[in-house]
Amino acid sequence: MGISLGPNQYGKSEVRLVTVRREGAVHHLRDLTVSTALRGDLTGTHLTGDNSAVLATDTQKNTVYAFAKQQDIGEIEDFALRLGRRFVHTQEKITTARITIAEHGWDRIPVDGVPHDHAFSRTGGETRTTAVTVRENRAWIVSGVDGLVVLKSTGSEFHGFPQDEYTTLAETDDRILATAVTARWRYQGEDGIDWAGSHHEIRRTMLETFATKHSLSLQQTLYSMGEAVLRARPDVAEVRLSLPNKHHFLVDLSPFGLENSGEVYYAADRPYGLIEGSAVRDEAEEPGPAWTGAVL
Ligand SMILES: O=c1[nH]c(=O)c2[nH]c(=O)[nH]c2[nH]1
Repeated sequence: MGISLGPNQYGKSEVRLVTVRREGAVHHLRDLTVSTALRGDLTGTHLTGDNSAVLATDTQKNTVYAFAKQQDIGEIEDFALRLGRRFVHTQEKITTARITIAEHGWDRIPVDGVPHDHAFSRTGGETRTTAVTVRENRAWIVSGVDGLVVLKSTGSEFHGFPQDEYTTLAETDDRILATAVTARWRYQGEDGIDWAGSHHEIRRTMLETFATKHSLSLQQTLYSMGEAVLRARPDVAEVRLSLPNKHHFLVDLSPFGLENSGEVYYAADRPYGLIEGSAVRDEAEEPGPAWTGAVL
């Protein structure tokens, strides 16, 4: 019975690449998920473990990051072409490369109607929520947003934390701060509230505060956002926020003789810090059953 190797390919999937191009105070953000798949004469590695034709998937990933630094990414089609040609034209046994790229869109956060220099919100994916609890003749309303993804490419520091024998995190006075806001706010009162207007203003207040508040920790940003909502909306008694710290790590490009001074980042998806907390009005009505059974 003859057995032979069928179709095969290999590569690095879902390389998360975020770049920040700085034009004075104005930052330009790109956010891509890049996958590579190479085909060619790869019988050696499959049949005998001879890896002489196998450009490591780790090398493929590094190529993505190095290319992002060396040249403006441009259109994703151009970036994919540059990568594909590199692999096919430098690797004798590789005949075909398929590069797939998904670009994630970001809008500048408007602050007083003006697009912010370095604070962005991700397009799409956001939902508006409400949970209404009715008991006898009363009602409690908790509304919110899920999946409001925001990022600021500067204006965030983190330092002064305890150093023990397991601490390796470097202190920083300039980092990317990114999170997906899950927010819930509890109204005081049940009727006569402009729900749409309230949602709009709370969302705008959270976004503007995220953009403009210089951050010394995500915890500080969380409280500032909640506090700003309570100041803006007398009909809200309490705001709860759950903020994952979506870490962006500077890619070490020094092995390739390239300096990375805050341009090319790896967007990690897990593990992530999860910062949760609430801001409560001193004279707030009792929550009653408003939060009972709620996730936040
Ligand atoms: O804003 C932050 N808060 C933390 O508690 C924390 N912990 C950490 O490792 N990085 C950060 N960043």
